Amino acid sequence: MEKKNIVVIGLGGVGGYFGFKINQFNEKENPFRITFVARSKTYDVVSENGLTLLSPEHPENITKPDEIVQSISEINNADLVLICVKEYDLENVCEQLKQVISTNTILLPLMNGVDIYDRVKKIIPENTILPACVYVASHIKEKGIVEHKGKPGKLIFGKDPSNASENVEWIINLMTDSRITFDFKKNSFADIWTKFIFVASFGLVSAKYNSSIGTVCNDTVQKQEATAIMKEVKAIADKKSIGLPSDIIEKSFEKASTFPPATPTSLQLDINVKQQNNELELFAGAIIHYGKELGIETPSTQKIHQELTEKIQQLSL
Ligand SMILES: NC(=O)C1=CN([C@@H]2O[C@H](COP(=O)(O)OP(=O)(O)OC[C@H]3O[C@@H](n4cnc5c(N)ncnc54)[C@H](OP(=O)(O)O)[C@@H]3O)[C@@H](O)[C@H]2O)C=CC1
Ligand SMILES: CC(C)(CO)C(=O)C(=O)O
Repeated sequence: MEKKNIVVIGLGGVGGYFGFKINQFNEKENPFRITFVARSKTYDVVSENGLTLLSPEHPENITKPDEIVQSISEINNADLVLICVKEYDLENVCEQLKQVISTNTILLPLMNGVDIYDRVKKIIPENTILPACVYVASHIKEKGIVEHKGKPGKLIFGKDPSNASENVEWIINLMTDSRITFDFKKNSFADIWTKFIFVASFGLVSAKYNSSIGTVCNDTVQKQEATAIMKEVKAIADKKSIGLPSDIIEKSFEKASTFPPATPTSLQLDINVKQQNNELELFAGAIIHYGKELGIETPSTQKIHQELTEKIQQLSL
């Protein structure tokens, strides 16, 4: 029987961490064919040296896939595609993907945001898409070199509500064999919103002050601002009957305190350090949009959206 082909698109913080784990398992046992998709400098570095993950979990820190390609158009016979890109690349990736996959290809987007499943489904409606979220503090150190700090990353994924009968047992086994910490849920949307309430509030506030997860927890003003954003997200989630627990705000601060205090958020790094494209719209934009749609006031999110838009403009001068 032909080996299943697992494709990882994007070797940044998330793809570099989870893709590394899957590939390192496969290098030893070889039950699958693994293809990495990386562009420009990342492609050059990983083709030449392999993918490096600097992490306390992995003393052997280099892994080489069966195949690395520069373009999604070169993907062949994919059984599972991990989409590990920033939200501003998502539609572009999906448009290219739909040209090269069959309806049997399963898609697993490992991204932040509560609308990712819908956005992928809109472009690729026939395929199984497993709604997911991840907790990990990992970032590109240099192209082809990803640095992970703190606790092992965690993946939560679930059944596709529009294709719940799809057999995903082999994917669950893959995650277990790759020693990925994960939960598999019948319905993962409450987990995705739980992640969102945390990452949207901490991401926006840490980006505004260029602070860190620990500072947002401990500084009175930053904590208040994060709490106000969380309340707006909670009101939206309640109106959408997502089923978030009533103590979700306390739980989110507890979750935050499990990260090393100096941990940055990806939004903070993108705005303040890399000064590149960023996911402001995935977080603040989405909250404002849902608020308007559902008749929920979102003044705190609107204020920080405005402040960050101005900050981005100033930094780019
Ligand atoms: N980093 C973190 O700690 C966490 C991030 N997340 C979320 O996960 C998602 C991914 O984030 P993250 O991994 O940090 O992002 P990164 O920017 O670190 O990595 C994304 C990678 O995707 C690559 N890419 C984009 N389009 C393509 C393409 N068409 N072909 C090949 N490669 C492509 C980029 O290439 P290039 O380098 O050339 O631009 C980049 O290397 C985001 O939604 C983020 O919010 C969630 C939890 C934690
Ligand atoms: C807060 C963190 C690091 C948690 O996974 C994250 O998701 C992000 O910064 O995008």
